[in-house]
Amino acid sequence: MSDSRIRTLGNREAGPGRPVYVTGEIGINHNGDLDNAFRLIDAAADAGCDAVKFQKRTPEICTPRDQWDIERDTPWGRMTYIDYRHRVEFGEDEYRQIDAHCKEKGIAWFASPWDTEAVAFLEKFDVPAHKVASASLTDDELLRELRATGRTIILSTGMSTPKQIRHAVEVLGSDNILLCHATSTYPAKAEELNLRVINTLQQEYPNVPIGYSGHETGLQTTLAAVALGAVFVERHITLDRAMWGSDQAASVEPQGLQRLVRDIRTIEDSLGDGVKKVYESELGPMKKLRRVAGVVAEAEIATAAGEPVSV
Ligand SMILES: C=C(OP(=O)(O)O)C(=O)O
Repeated sequence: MSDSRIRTLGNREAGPGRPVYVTGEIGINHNGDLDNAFRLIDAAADAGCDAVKFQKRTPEICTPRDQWDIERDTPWGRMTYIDYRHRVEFGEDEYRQIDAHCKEKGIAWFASPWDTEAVAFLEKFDVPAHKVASASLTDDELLRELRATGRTIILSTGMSTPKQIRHAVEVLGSDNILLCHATSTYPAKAEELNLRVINTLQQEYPNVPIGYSGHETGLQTTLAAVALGAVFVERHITLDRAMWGSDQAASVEPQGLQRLVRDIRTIEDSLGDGVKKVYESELGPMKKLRRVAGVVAEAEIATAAGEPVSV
């Protein structure tokens, strides 16, 4: 029987029993520079990530009107907030180049649209999924538009109550979504990660695959999320944590990303199937170290080595 928690993400599947789907969240850490975006894509591909992710906004829709004219210092000089929002946004030509670059590198890309125009923009591309940022979980209009695309929707649940999450799942429908546990602080403190919520979500949504979107510093807690059963992992990535931009400090640099993906693969290998067995490789040590055979004869164990323990 097929598992209702398996989701298609382009040419990959995500869900229990599948390799953890690892996404390097570029977000706007490219700072509006296509070359930075390419370098981040290369770092993610080299590390073995399955996908990179961007954020797509229509600045005039996503920026409250009273903020547009507020001036701020940026690496490109002093400018109004709305000009800054445009400065860090890629248009269609840049995304065509990103699309081609990702194809060349053999890595998928998708994005979180922050408004309905951004959904229409992303629909011009054959993306494997759309992501709903935690901040957008309560935006029913956006959720309805996303559901209508028919693509897999990855829904992040930071800054959200169980009731809000239940409502968002109702609006999206549970057949084609993947839920991500998240804590929306940058960086998030270990004591506020509450990783056991991954198990709470697994129980509350038995037909939905559960993943993790992390904003902590360090890698251990993301690895713990995988050990708790997260089937999808997203971490912000950066070329350099000291770069300008609000997400950079809570992001993983290329070397850390290599370690993260390597360790996720080791953890998924090590989790196994939960069925107790005696491995053939244990027979030598068993012979050498065990003085008393106990209730099952050594010969019987040797015959059944690698099989579930039924002897
Ligand atoms: C902010 C985002 O997601 P999350 O809430 O998972 O950090 C995003 O995907 O743009």
